[in-house]
Amino acid sequence: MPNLAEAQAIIENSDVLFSAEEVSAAADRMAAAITEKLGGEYPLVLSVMGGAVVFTGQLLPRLMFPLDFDYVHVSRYGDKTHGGELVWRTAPKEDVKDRVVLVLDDILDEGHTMAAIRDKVMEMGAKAFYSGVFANKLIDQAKPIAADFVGIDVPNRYVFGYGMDVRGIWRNLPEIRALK
Ligand SMILES: O=P(O)(O)OC[C@H]1O[C@H](OP(=O)(O)OP(=O)(O)O)[C@H](O)[C@@H]1O
Ligand code: HPA
Repeated sequence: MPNLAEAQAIIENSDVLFSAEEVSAAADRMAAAITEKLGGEYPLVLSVMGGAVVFTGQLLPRLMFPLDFDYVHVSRYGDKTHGGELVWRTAPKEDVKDRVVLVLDDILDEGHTMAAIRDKVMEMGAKAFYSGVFANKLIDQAKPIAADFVGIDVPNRYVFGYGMDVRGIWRNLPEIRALK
């Protein structure tokens, strides 16, 4: 974990890409799109720990329809800025069977995390799978999955804030920043 001076230096060496107001407006738009598609489906919403915690906490009160809530925990980056092997820490539970499942995550980067969750959830008998990511990173390679609901597109830079960490910290920022 960075020390206090290193944590401050990360902020000084970064740019704001989306202000807290822009983030909030994107969450409103996403909530409207999800409500239109899934408002009558009584979905099971799964939040992907730990990055989706801020986004999920802000999105759920904007969804004014019945839903169930649970979480999964998958990790691929740890404290690094490049993805590695995917590790399941908490797998989906049996109750995904026959449900319309909506998985929420903070970011779709290379897409391996969301694709693995989709494969597991469908293998366990879900009726339908939808994914919602707050940030979709614009990368050059093809991704194994495209998200059904996206808040914002971010450039191909390491981004943080609104749940996304840099070296394990700064998930608490209300805005989205990128390392210079
Ligand atoms: O599309 P991908 O390239 O697979 O990357 C996206 C995933 O990476 C991050 O998780 P991370 O592994 O860092 O775990 P964390 O949420 O605990 O930080 C993020 O929260 C997504 O779950
Ligand atoms: O750009 C990123 N920022 C934070 N977490 C991430 N996980 C995958 N890509 C990123």
